[in-house]
Amino acid sequence: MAKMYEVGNNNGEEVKELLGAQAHVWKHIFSFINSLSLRCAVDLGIPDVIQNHGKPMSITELASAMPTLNPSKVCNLYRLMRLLVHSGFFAQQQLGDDAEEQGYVLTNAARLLLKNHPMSIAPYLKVITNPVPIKPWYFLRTWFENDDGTAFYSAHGETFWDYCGHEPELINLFNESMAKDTPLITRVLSDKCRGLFDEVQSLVDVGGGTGTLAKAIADVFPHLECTVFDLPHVVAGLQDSRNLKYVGGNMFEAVPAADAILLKVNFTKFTIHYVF
Ligand SMILES: C[S@@+](CC[C@H](N)C(=O)[O-])C[C@H]1O[C@@H](n2cnc3c(N)ncnc32)[C@H](O)[C@@H]1O
Repeated sequence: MAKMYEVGNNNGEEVKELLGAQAHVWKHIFSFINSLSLRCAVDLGIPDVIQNHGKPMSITELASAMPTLNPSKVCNLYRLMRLLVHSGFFAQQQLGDDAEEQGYVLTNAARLLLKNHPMSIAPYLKVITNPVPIKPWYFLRTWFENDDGTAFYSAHGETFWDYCGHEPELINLFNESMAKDTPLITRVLSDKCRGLFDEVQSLVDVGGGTGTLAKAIADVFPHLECTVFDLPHVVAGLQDSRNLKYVGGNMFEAVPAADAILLKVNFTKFTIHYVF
């Protein structure tokens, strides 16, 4: 019979260390629950429901303001909210005079997940937690052992961009998520980099998506001739305007000539390598 693993007894220190190590491993095993619970809350529209309520919202009020919620799941809704309070997306405040009763309010992080927030990160959350970009993480080991360019290719047999070519919903969500930081970037560019743009006559945004950033730059700097360069299926049908035009092509072959090239990507380096 196998001997049971014996935990030492040196003043309880070894036990304490083992418990800490076990908790650390568990934390990482279950960490996917944080992002997928957050996605569930956004899919259920919870941040918007609480925002529209305009004051701290009890769990009963929340449940009854969610018409699609099955009544048998109210206690599970409470568990979901408890987890998201713990991870800092909702907070609890006293409801009325009753010190016992607590209502949910949004934290600043949850405000960034509201549908109509100009910098909403909700589309980004939906792209990153979409099963299609998640699948390659299961192929990471395969990718380390083969010579595929990306784990996305190992998982789906084509590149992310080719895949998007026949999945308009995914590419639309992706483009929407990429464009959401445009107001902030434009503000930084016009406040802090104005001199840089004043000196050039033309600019090409390589991999510029549907041109949200280039459009904003073209408006702030009307003397600039701006070109949005992206894959043909991304720019197909997009309308040129006064100082902005769209060109389709492959940046690994050639990019349109311009005084300046803009290349903006908002992903971690590792995500770029594994997906793109
Ligand atoms: C991570 S996104 C960045 C989008 C945009 N620059 C932004 O930050 O909002 C990368 C972009 O590169 C484009 N792209 C990918 N491969 C390309 C290629 N070979 N030639 C041109 N564009 C490409 C994609 O269609 C996508 O719009």
